[in-house]
Amino acid sequence: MDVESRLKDLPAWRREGEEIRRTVEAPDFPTAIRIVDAIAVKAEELNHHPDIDIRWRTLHLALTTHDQGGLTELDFTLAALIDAIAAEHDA
Ligand SMILES: C[C@H](O)[C@H](O)[C@H]1CNC2=NC(N)=NC(=O)C2=N1
Repeated sequence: MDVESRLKDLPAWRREGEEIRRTVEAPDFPTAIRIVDAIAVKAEELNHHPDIDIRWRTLHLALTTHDQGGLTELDFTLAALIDAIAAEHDA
């Protein structure tokens, strides 16, 4: 997979080793939790789950496909869905 070219469509995300990562800064803590909740719905639908670190109103998200040992199409699919959720919440 050409990770760098896929990331051109996802400018909020950066590659770190076998992961892609982005931060999402919500307007406030309750909104940050609602964003996590919306991400959880999509993650369950896809059976693909991000690592999420919650720091007040900032979320640190990391995606990789553990069972394939690296990045796959699913990571980029979920990344785009997370971007849409963030935008819907003004984050
Ligand atoms: C058994 C189950 O399908 C796997 O553990 C799934 C669940 N969610 C997952 N999420 C992510 N991000 N990577 C995986 O490899 C993964 N594997």
